[in-house]
Amino acid sequence: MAVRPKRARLIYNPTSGREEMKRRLPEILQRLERGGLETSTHATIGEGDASLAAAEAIARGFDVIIAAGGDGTLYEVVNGMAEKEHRPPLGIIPLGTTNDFARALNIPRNWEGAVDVILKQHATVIDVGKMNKRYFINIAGGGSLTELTYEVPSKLKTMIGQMAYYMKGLEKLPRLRPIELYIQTEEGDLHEEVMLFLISNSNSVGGFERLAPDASLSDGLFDVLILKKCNLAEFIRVVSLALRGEHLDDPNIIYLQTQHIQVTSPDYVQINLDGEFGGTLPCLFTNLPQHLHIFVDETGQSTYKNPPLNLMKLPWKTKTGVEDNEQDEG
Ligand SMILES: Nc1ncnc2c1ncn2[C@@H]1O[C@H](COP(=O)(O)OP(=O)(O)OP(=O)(O)O)[C@@H](O)[C@H]1O
Repeated sequence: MAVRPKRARLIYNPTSGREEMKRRLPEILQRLERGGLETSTHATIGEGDASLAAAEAIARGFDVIIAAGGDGTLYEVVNGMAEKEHRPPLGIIPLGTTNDFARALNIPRNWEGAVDVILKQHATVIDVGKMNKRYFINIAGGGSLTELTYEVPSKLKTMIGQMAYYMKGLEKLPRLRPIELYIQTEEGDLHEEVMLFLISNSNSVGGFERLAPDASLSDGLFDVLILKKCNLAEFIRVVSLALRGEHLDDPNIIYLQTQHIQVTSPDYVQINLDGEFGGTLPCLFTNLPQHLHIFVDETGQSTYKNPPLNLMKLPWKTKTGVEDNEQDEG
């Protein structure tokens, strides 16, 4: 029986993080290889390509998949993996603008630290959200301001980073309109005019670190946050409370936990999934418990005082009769 190193497929967006990924690629590969991971790469060429690359990596039997880039790349990789029966553990090298999900999991936002997290082989298993036929790991939402993450031009993001999101938010603020929602959950039904609704698996979104303070990535439940119809002054007041995590007792807020939630509306409502356009209502959201293994910091501490993550060790070396030294690019 030969002992072979684990084979990793690094799926990276060469344009993310002001092209830092492209510049750092040789060093990243060297560090992964030194750490015992035989690594081949796929550079994405545009929207949707990371999903196809992740599905292909699974079909080809890679032991580890690494998503390197921003939240958009991570979202696409998760969508390529979530439907498959066998899902290898996922490593994250966050090199995007906001890196919301890496923040939630306390994954270092520098490439050396992120690579070392993967090499230490500690993983946690997280719930995955399903919306109709799409998947998300962080947060889904609709209504006021939720569409701004995919409306911000990527050129502006490259130039001024996260500030681009705040500028877009200010531009949209005077034009906010409520939407009429019909919501069905195990907890009961609701018919309400709302400003926005958020369905959280994790709790980190665009600097709002305490939006869903009780959200756990491994409890099999979504934390649902609804902001009822209100005027602009009220909206700004509640948003500023949310920045401090002090919004849950506000009378404008409805907060509940559920595994399934059906949302319909007579209005045209776009859905934001992990920062990307995910479709429009009506939608059925389902939490798929413990669906994906992700490499995390060995302390198991998630960010923002969330419950500690459950950890397991995933060893690199496996005993196998097959020698496999395949390397390729593209
Ligand atoms: N070669 C490419 N050229 C242009 N766009 C690409 C390419 N490869 C992937 N993309 C698209 O770029 C989008 C944004 O990428 P990504 O999220 O990785 O980086 P970012 O925008 O810098 O970070 P963030 O999402 O955190 O703001 C992805 O949704 C993806 O569809």
